[in-house]
Parts: sequence; C-alpha cells; structure tokens
Amino acid sequence: MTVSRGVQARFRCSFGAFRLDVDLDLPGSGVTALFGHSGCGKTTLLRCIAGLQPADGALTVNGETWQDGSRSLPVHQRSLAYVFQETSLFPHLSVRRNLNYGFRRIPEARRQVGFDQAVSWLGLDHLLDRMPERLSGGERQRVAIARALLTSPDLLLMDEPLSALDARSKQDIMPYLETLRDSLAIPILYVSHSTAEVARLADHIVMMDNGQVVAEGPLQQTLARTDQPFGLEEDAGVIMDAVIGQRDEQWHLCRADFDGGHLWLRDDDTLDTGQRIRVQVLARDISIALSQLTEQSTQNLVPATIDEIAADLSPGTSMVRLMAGNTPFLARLTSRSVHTLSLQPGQRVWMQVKSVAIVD
Ligand SMILES: Nc1ncnc2c1ncn2[C@@H]1O[C@H](COP(=O)(O)OP(=O)(O)OP(=O)(O)O)[C@@H](O)[C@H]1O
Repeated sequence: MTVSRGVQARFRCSFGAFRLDVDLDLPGSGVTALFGHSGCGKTTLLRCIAGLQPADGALTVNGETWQDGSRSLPVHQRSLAYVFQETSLFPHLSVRRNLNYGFRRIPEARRQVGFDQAVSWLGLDHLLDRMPERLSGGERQRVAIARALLTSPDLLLMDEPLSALDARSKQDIMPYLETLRDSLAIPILYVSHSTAEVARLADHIVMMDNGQVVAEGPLQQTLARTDQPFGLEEDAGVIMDAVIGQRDEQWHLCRADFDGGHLWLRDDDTLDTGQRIRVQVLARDISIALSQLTEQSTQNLVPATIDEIAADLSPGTSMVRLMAGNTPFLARLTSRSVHTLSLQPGQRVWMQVKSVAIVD
C-alpha cells in the first residue's frame, strides 16, 4: 500500500460571521507559510489541525488519519509540536532540564531527534545551564523550538514564532530556522505576516483571506502569478534559489546561477563559490529590451521568453511573466511600453534586471 505523504486538511467551522472553509493538500516536508491579513483564519486553521478547535472535516498527516468526520484523535494523541509567539519555558528549570522534560517522555525507539542534534541545530550548547530568566527573547524562542523538536513530532506548527522579537533577534534566529527547514523530514506549518520571513524560509505558501484559501502552491511559482493574489503591490516579484558560480575579484561581483541563466550581484566578501542563496527580483526592477543592448549600464541582461501579459492593479501598468529556462520572472511595465514594443506571449526578449537582493 502506498502511504500518501503530506498533510491533507479539510475543515469547516464558524464563529459568528466568520467562517473557515479550507481544503488543502500540503507537502510532507519543508516549510509551508500560512500568510494573510490579521483575522483571515490562520491561527484557527492551526488550532483545527492541532485538535484544539472542533471543526467538521478530515485530516491526514503523512498517511495517518487524525480526523475523519466526527472521529477525531484527541490533542494529546496527535504527534505534533506547537510553537507560539511567546512560548513559556518552565521558569524553575535550567535550559537542559526544560529540554529534557519532553525528551524523556518519548520512548527511545520513537525518538527521531537526538538531544545533541536539537542542541546543535538551535545553537544552545553554551546555554544549557542557564535559567530561563537569564535568556534573551531570541534565545528563549530557540529553547522553545528545541524543546518542541525533542518530542519527535510528525508535524511542527509555528504561529508567528518571531513576532515578539526585535528586528536584530529576528535576524539572528533566521539561520537556525533555515537549518531546521533543510534538516527536518517533517512538515512545518509557519504562520507569518512578514513577507521577509516568508521569502527567506518558505518552500510552499498558502495565502488566506476571510477564512478561505485564495492562492496556494510552491513559493517560486505562486509568487510569479500575474493575478497577484497576495496584494504585494510594490513588493510584487519573484524569489528563486541560486548557487554562487563564480566570483569576479577585479570588479567585486559574483555570479548567481539559477535554472535558466545567471545574475551578477555585488560581492561584499561574504559569499563563497558553491554557496546556495535565495534571491528576490522585484517586478518593478525589470525592464524589457527587444535586442541585446550593450551600451547601457545594467549588469544583468538575461534572455527570456514572454509567457503571459496580464492586467495589473492600475490601468496604466501591465504585469508580464517571463521564463528564463524554467525560472519565472515578473516585470511590471507601463501598458504603453507593452503596446509600443508590440510585446506578445512567445516572444524572445532581453530582461534588464536593475536590482537583485539576497534574501537575508
Ligand atoms: N474562539 C473564538 N471565538 C470567537 N471568534 C473567534 C475565536 N477564535 C477566532 N475567532 C475569530 O475568527 C477569525 C479568525 O481568527 P484567527 O485568529 O484565526 O485569525 P488570524 O489570521 O490568525 O489573525 P492574526 O494574524 O491576527 O493572528 C477572527 O475574526 C477572530 O476574531
């Protein structure tokens, strides 16, 4: 029998005028971001998955049925961990004893994450003998995440885990979350309001509005939709994974290779050849030329094919999706330029990419 990987979640519930109605089939590993305005139902969805919020529907996690109609596993029988905005640690226990609390309760045969492994992923070696009152907010959250992992969950739910932290602490904790994303073999559902967090961490995205899913899919393809369900306006653009293929020491540049081309970035001596990075290219930073203009200052001229031309949020502009190999890009152009250049789907053009940002 083939076990279907991933999370299949179908829920309906309502509170007064608010109604949650979702039907999702999410990947069995990696970070799925739940994104949307305040009150759209993200936390309610996580609570339904955790079994904390009664709802009609069904839930299967990596082949195991947790809910099917009215038959529903109680919360304590669901193998999941839940990390909140401000997860409380036991104040009278050291970090080590906080971590051991859940770990010891898991029979050895069921442990999927070792104590030392969790300590290393979250960088806690030097904090093990500290009491929680002597930890910073970011350190406390790292302990809370490690403690959650040490229960060897089959699913990790994170509800705005960084929102109580200041900007610096958010920045500091990000590499630890990236390590988890790349190391854990379980699905992580991550609620966030922050486009920066989503851009950096997510592999998959679910955009919610008023209790419903309005867009969903792999991050790269979903952000490249021309109908822009995310309402990102000026921040509309694509995210892609790339590898540093070459460094040009004379001009302090490095070449980021992606599936279908490359982009040159400023080299500030922090990048190594072979390093994997995530980059963002905004739709407003791409213009289109019909030929390879060599006498211009843009570093990045990338050959691409026009895939689709769609109406944009305002009538004076159009959203153009282009493909460079298998990688989609969006360009926001004036509708007059689209007309003057007679742009058409299928046409080969040159993208002039004015700015590329490394997402971190
Ligand atoms: N227990 C409850 N009783 C009544 N209404 C509730 C309850 N829980 C949530 N709601 C309502 O359901 C809607 C969705 O709330 P939810 O907390 O899921 O949104 P959210 O997207 O997580 O918001 P935020 O980003 O602000 O945390 C809101 O209108 C909220 O007021």
